[in-house]
Order: sequence, then C-alpha cells, then structure tokens
Amino acid sequence: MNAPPPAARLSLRGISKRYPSVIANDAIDLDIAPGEIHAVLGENGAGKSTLMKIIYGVTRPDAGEIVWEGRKLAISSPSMARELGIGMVFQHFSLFETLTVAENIALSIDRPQAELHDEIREVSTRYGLPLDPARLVHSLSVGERQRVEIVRCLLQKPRLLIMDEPTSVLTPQAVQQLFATLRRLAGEGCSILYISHKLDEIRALCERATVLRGGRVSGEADPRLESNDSLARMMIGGELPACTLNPQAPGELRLALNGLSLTSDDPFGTALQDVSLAVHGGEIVGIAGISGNGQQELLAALSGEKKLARADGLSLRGVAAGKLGPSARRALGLGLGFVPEERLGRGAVPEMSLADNALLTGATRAGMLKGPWIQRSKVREFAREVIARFKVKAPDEDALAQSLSGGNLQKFIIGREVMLAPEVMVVAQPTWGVDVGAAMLIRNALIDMRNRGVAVLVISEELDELFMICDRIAVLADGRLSPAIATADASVELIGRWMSGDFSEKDSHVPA
Ligand SMILES: Nc1ncnc2c1ncn2[C@@H]1O[C@H](COP(=O)(O)OP(=O)(O)OP(=O)(O)O)[C@@H](O)[C@H]1O
Repeated sequence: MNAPPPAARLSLRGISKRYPSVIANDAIDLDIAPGEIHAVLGENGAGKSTLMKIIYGVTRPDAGEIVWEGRKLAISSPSMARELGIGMVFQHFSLFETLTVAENIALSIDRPQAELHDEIREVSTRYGLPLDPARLVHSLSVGERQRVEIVRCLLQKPRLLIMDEPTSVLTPQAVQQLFATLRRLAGEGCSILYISHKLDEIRALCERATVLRGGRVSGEADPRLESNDSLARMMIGGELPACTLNPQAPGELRLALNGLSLTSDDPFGTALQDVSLAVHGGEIVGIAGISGNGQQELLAALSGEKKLARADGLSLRGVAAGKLGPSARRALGLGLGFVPEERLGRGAVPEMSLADNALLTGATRAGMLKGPWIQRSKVREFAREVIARFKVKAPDEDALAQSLSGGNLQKFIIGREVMLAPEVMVVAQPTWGVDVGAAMLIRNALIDMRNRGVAVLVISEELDELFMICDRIAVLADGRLSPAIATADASVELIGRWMSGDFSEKDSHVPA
C-alpha cells in the first residue's frame, strides 16, 4: 500500500495585499510540504518579500486564507509565527554589534545564558555552522553573522524556515555550507521557503518553485528540470536581454592608484598594500575577489571617505586627489560617480522621496541648482528619467525610498549615478539584489557608459558578471591587487588561483 502524500505544512489560498499604489500580492496560492525546499522567485517588486512577511506575521493580508498544519489561522505577529514553528532569516541582519553571539540570541530566546551557550555550541556543531557563543558580533564576518541568525532560528526548532536572499553576501564556500545545512534540515522534515535571484542556486537546491509576476503566481516548476533561461522567461515573461562588449581602444588615463597602502579603520578590516591600478576612458576594469579582502578599504579610498597620506596615491583625471574628502572631490568637479556596497544607509535615505534622494548626490550636477536655489522641477524630471530608464517600479518620484522593493531601490541608486554622466564611475556589486532582467539592464548601462568613453571600475564578487562586462580583470586578495589582465587572457581557474593571493603565474606577459 502506498503511503498517503504528506499533508501540506502550510497552504496559502487567495492571499492578497494591496498598497496604495500597487497590488503587491494578488490571490496567491502556495503549498509547501514537510521537508520540501521551495523557491519563490520573480522580478524585483513581484511581491516575494510581501508574501514572506505575511507568513511571518509582519504584514497582515487583506484577503485570503492561511492553513498551518491543517489549521486555518491568522498569523498576527512574528512572535506568534515563532510559536507556531516558523522562523525567518532576513536579508538585513538585526544584530547588536557590541553584544556577544549568546547575548544577541538571548534577546529573542528566553533561557539562562549558561544553558544557551551549551545549546548554541550543540546546534551550531550539529548543523555545520560553527559559532563561538562568547564572540562579540562586531568581530564576525558577514557569513558568521548570518550563522548567528540561522542558529537563532534553529534553536526554536522551526518546522518552516524562510530565507530571504540568504546568499547575496556569502562567499562560494559559505554558500555550499549553507546548502548542506538546509538540506540536512529538510531531511529532518523542516520545510524551507527560499527566495533568491540566483537561478543556479535555485536549481541546485530547490525541488519546487513558485514564480510570481506582478503580484500573481505566473507559474510553478521543478527548477531541477529547467534551465536558467527557461526560469528567467517564466519570471519576466520574455527573453532575457543579452550584453555584448565590442572591442575598442582605451582612451586617456582617468583614474590611477599609485602604490596605495592604507591601514583599515576597522580593527577586523584588511590593510591595502601597495595597490596600483590604471583605468582609462572607454574601458571597464573589474576587481574580482571575495568581500573582506580590502574591498571596503579600497572603496573608502576611492570615494574620499578615507583620506590618503599622499595626495598622489590616487589621481582622478590627472588631479592628485588622495587628500581630498568626498565633498572636496565633488566641488572640484572631478567627475566621479560612486555606488557603494552598502546602498541602504549610504546610498539612499529611506524616509526621503526618490526625488530628494536624487538631489543627494546630484545637486551640483544635472542642472539641479540655479545659484544657491534648488530647481525642484529639474530634480523631479531627473528622478522621473531614472525611474523610466532603469524600469524602477515606483508610482512616481514622490514615492518614499522605503516603499520600494529592495531590488527596485538598488536600480534607482545605480540609475541615478549612471544618469549623472560621470567621467569616472566606480561601482561596487552592481547587481546585488536585482533580478536577472534588471542585472542585464544595469550591465548594459555600464557597457554603454564605457562605449561613450567613461572610465568604469567595477568591484564584484560575481566572476560571471566580470567576465561578461570587463575589458580587464584584476583580483584583490588579502589587501594586495594582482595585475589587471585582458579578460580574453583570463580564465576562471587563473582568477581563482589569484584569489588565494598567489599572483606569480602569468605575471611575465602582463603589463605592469
Ligand atoms: N510598505 C509599503 N508601502 C508601499 N508599497 C509597498 C510597501 N511594501 C512593498 N510595497 C510594494 O509592493 C510591491 C512588492 O514588493 P516586494 O518587496 O514584496 O517585492 P519583491 O518581490 O520582494 O522584490 P525584490 O526582489 O526587489 O526584493 C512593490 O511594488 C513595492 O513597491
């Protein structure tokens, strides 16, 4: 006799949620069985986070039914969700830097510290997520911080774990480790809802996928039987745009780092050692490498947030700019466009409208000022153009930044810098958090800038991306920069070896 199919752990029926300008979820049905790893995918703004927040009790649906383990109920708060056995790991961590791992976990789990220490050790070892409960959070890498969040969930023995883009900040090794943990959890019967824009990962990890488009379910699939292209088609309802980099001769030197050495302000940061690099107009140079190898320090030096000991450590269009801060660089009109890694907080102010956010970095350019006066109409027009060109899903330029979905705000911030038409553009992790279609749009915008003669420097952890858009690639490993070689001469294997810090190979035929 065949065993009956397992009853759904969670069933959603007709879940709807309307915001003033958009129906974020429109009659969504979704079932997830015990032990199932289920992907939720869709374009930026398709309604994924809204749906997860409804399941976790952060947001109340306007209509629809939630059936949890056979019981129809309303999940009115995250604490109720946790009591039911639902855990959620958010994209943005909510840990206190000055507290230890155990103290942070104790904030949401009511248990004596000593007991908690033992339990954290036990659970983290069992699931292959090693953690020292006594470590202060500020000394942890991003991957370790995420472990804290996961272990915090695991201590509550969840029967459904929701993960919202968990791998955007993880190294490839950490991703493999996370997947092993998730498979093990699923093997023990825990259901997992997994949101990601990384189609390869979805195909490797998940056995079912629900695709959302414009707030509705547009399809279901077994991602293991699909290709990246077919999944992308289900998401965007058409073909994925391609991008091509036609060869062109580089122009004049625009950005130069000359033997830059720099200590880190962060006690756990990485000092830069003798970094030299030249970026010319009309080329895209990529810096590969895993975050934590000096990327933050390099970005701080490029933006002017960290001033250099020597003015000529960094030059922009021939001007020694190492001792200038960000506003001095702007005032001198050095033509630097800059997109930081931490876009929320540094790149945009959530409580302000998109128009006001455009004004933040655009004030002195794009004709937004007339003498000391802000030209409101110009600001709004500029913000409208960014929204249109970068297909930002927002009702209009008055929308508050915080009302946008994560990926749409990313598109707006990158679009704003691109449209300010800089002569040198530095962008970190250009496609973090954006969907596959938007990623191609952003890559094409960067290629378009390069074709128009802009010097573009891209810092990215995604090798595929760098191979797609860069004329030359260098690797930042442990604070040292490899030579920048022509992408045509680079291979994934070589770049991988360079990431370990050994730049000896192939050095000989590479121009200094
Ligand atoms: N608090 C809010 N106020 C107004 N609109 C909102 C709010 N939260 C979400 N929305 C809107 O609901 C829609 C769905 O957003 P949601 O965050 O669920 O998308 P998503 O699929 O998770 O996108 P992403 O991949 O970019 O994270 C978007 O159009 C968004 O602007």
